[in-house]
Amino acid sequence: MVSEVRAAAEGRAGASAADRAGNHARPGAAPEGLRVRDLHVRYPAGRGAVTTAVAGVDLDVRTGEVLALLGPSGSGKSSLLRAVAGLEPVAGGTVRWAGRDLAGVPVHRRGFGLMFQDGQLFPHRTVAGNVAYGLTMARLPRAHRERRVAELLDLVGLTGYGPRPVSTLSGGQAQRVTLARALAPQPALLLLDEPLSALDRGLREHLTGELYDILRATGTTALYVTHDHDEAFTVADRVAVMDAGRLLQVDAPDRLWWRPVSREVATFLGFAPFLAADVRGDVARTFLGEVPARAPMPDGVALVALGPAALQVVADGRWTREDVEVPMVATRFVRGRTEVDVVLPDGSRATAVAPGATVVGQGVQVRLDPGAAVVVPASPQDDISRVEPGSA
Ligand SMILES: Nc1ncnc2c1ncn2[C@@H]1O[C@H](COP(=O)(O)OP(=O)(O)OP(=O)(O)O)[C@@H](O)[C@H]1O
Repeated sequence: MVSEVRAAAEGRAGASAADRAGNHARPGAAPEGLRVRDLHVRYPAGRGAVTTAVAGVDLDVRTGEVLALLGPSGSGKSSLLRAVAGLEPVAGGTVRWAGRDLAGVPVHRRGFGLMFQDGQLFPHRTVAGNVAYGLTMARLPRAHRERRVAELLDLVGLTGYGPRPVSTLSGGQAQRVTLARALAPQPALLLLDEPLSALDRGLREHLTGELYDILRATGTTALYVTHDHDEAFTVADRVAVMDAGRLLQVDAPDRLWWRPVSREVATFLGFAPFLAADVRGDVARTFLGEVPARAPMPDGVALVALGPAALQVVADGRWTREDVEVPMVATRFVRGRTEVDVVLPDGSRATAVAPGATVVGQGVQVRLDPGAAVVVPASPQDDISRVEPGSA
């Protein structure tokens, strides 16, 4: 299916060059893209109290860019997206598209497409009827409409599904129809709120790849809300990490991963634990060895964050003086490899990859792979007493 959709998407890419050129002539589309400044969204929380869901966000999405908004539950992602859509009132700040302030512009006049987790297909319409919805509203001639619906169904891998009642579709097929319906009117900006999170993991991974292809093939500008790292990293040109109503970092996926600006961002990306480190030049020294600082870092105390597979259990007979012996407290077999939990000399618990089966309770030698760890600044609340020169 991926290859079919990719082929359809590539076919569409050829056909859409003119569309994309014409994109700039369509109302609402222009090179400036989306510009959000100092945006605040608040909700009444009873007895005169308010919840601040979005607390002063600045964000740009360039034309043709896919930007993922990634953050834990309750961090304000949906509120930000809904404010951009015009579905939520803005308590402060501005939302501009192509230089135009959207204050007071109703949802249906913004020229944006919307796609939500639960699809919300019209149950009494066929697949084609659903995809054609926006085109009918725009009063497109019937022949043009039918051609466009067929083109969109090809694009999402549902060629020939037009006459089917939507009640006969699987969850994944229904979300493909939802995507086709959102893309049909060629929205200036597509706003996707957890579009795949109701699907099981396998299907989600599969459709994430398809979404990547489809959004690129159609040159769609998109803001994509998700709490799933893999989805965000796969689908987006840039990822914005959000927490407690604020953006912590906005960067390309590889840069975000290798240069998280804070412990908070690294924690959210899944780095753990954090080792006390002493930075000299562009190297951070820890009790497990040295790690290169990829971003400029002042000399002094810092933290080294361990990424997945940053620690390896060293097989008997291969030990070196750099390795550290630690107690092992748990073991499991995950996705074809053995992982063990160990307790490091500073008391933190860490996961290491083992070369084979292991027995809980044994001591094991672990080695740090400096290429799988990152250096982040220490914050005032970190216990840095262990980072005095000589201890790291
Ligand atoms: N309609 C509402 N009324 C009151 N509070 C709300 C409303 N919608 C959201 N909130 C609150 O605003 C905050 C941000 O919620 P929001 O749904 O934007 O976060 P999110 O990051 O999208 O979360 P999730 O991933 O769980 O959907 C939360 O504290 C939430 O309880």
